[in-house]
Amino acid sequence: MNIQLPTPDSPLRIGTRGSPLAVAQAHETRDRLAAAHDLTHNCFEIVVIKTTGDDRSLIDADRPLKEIGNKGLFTKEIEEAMLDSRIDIAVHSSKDLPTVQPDGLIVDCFLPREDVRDAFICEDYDTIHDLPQGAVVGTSSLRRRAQLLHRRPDLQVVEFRGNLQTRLKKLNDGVACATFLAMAGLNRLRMDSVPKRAISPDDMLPAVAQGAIGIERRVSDERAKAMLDAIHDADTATRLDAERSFLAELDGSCETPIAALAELDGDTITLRGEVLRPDGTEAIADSLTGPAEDAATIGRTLAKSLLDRTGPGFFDWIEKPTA
Ligand SMILES: NCc1[nH]cc(CCC(=O)O)c1CC(=O)O
Repeated sequence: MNIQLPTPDSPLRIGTRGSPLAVAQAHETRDRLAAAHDLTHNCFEIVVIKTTGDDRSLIDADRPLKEIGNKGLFTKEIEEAMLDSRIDIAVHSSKDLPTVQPDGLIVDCFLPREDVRDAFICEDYDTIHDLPQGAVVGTSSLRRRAQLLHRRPDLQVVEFRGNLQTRLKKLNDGVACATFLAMAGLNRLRMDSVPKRAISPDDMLPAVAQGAIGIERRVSDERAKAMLDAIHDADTATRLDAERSFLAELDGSCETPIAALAELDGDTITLRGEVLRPDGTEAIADSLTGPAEDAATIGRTLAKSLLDRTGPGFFDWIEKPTA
């Protein structure tokens, strides 16, 4: 490999949001890069960047994210820093990444995927089926809200925003009796004391790319490319190719009620996908299996077949959630 590896004087600058989960993911990325290239930690610099999605002064904390518009809400300032060469790579939850990157930037490195499932966080009950009639649950995710209401139309869903720590505090304060978080986030933060149970994807199909860290870089940056190649997980990339093509064909972002999960069995990929009406009154789900090399086509084909089955106004808001 004919590249100049980073040194303490010329470190690889890793950009990240400042939330505890984002920082943990940046550390995981740094540790994998250091191990793969036999470098010490001082050859890396972690640069925390505040994004619109994080800055409470830029947005009303009680306004649902979907009203603010969330495409790139957590990525814009980070991508600007990379285009300005203030950072070299950026670590993202792939779930929060728009399906298309700005000119000059690319996400072509994915770390081995964590647990893809959602977690049911509740002191008193084991599953969503056990919740009492009319129970109050908190979530900020349109997908989880629609999936819950689809199975339990009696539930009262309240807006639950903020990072993982904020949401757990709201639960402790009795604002709701259950909430939902990605298993991946809880595991990465080693939050072992949280009362969590993994929800089967049959009950709650995860968000596209859930549990996968994606790393962005400048297209022209050969040093970053060579370094990232050594920690890239090809199976995760193939699965995300199917899921993200599915999402792109539906033109959704992470806050629309869309779910998908691809799984590999040797050279065969199976993609499960679901679209829901925002109020949960209707869910359309199906799966498609084929050769792994056709992952992207499988994603698009499944999306088209689900779209064909949606009626007019399928994604429209029927009822506004109460804040
Ligand atoms: N939208 C917020 C977000 N983005 C990524 C994760 C968790 C980690 C992951 O899925 O990779 C979370 C929190 C959550 O859904 O609980």
